[in-house]
Amino acid sequence: MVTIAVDGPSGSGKSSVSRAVAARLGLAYLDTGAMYRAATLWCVRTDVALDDADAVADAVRAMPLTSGLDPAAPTVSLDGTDVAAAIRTTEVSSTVSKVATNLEVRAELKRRQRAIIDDEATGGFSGGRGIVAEGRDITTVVAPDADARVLLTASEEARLRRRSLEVHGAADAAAVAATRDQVLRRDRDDSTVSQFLQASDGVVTIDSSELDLDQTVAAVLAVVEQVVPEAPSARA
Ligand SMILES: Nc1ncnc2c1ncn2[C@@H]1O[C@H](COP(=O)(O)OP(=O)(O)O)[C@@H](O)[C@H]1O
Ligand SMILES: Nc1ccn([C@H]2C[C@H](O)[C@@H](COP(=O)(O)OP(=O)(O)O)O2)c(=O)n1
Repeated sequence: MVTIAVDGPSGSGKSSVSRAVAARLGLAYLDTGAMYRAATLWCVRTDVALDDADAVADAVRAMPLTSGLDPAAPTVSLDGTDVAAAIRTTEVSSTVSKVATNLEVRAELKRRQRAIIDDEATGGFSGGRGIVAEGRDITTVVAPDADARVLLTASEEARLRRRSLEVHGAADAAAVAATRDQVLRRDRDDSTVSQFLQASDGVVTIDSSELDLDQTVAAVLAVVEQVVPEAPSARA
């Protein structure tokens, strides 16, 4: 069983890089950000006001969430209904920090994330091989005991350009400006409850500003090979 933890700010490449690393090593893949997004959508759909902290926490504890861990096709569903697209809307992106800064919500999702990670040690999707989990507090709070811990960073400019291309299909000044709130303001709010802007002790920082996706994946695989030589080797 190998556990790989990846944290980083918005647009640093956590999701794409972690998925690729999990696929290459035959591991499960857990997108914890998708769980916070699903929690936000669940509150909206059940008419819970996001400013009512106690009601939000109660709703999240009762949330019927399922996370599919196949890196080739990760899924997220609420009450059996696929919500992969619904959790990526601008409405969710711009309000998710309200839910993610609720400490009772964080405790509940940490408990669920820990259970998923532990399940992969004995079976689960990977059949006991292990998991790549990514988010904001995986290296520090959810899996500080992970075999490999990586903080993926990138310059503000690179992160804005990537998110702008992804969401608006362009990275001109107007498109980048429209992305600023979703990236910079959200990171500022999220960083009040998690430490993902600087690496904690024992966490390896990879700056992807000047790397493309394949190069970033290779850099993470190199860290894994170095710190966990017994990890499953990368598939060609
Ligand atoms: N190293 C990279 N170079 C270029 N583009 C990248 C790189 N890493 C990620 N991307 C692209 O940037 C966008 C955001 O990446 P994503 O993995 O969603 O970041 P995060 O999960 O950290 O928010 C995606 O469209 C992805 O393909
Ligand atoms: N472990 C985590 C993962 C995500 N979050 C919060 C912070 C983010 O604003 C939201 C959504 O995370 P997500 O990884 O989807 O965000 P990106 O748009 O990929 O940057 O959830 C968190 O607080 N802790």
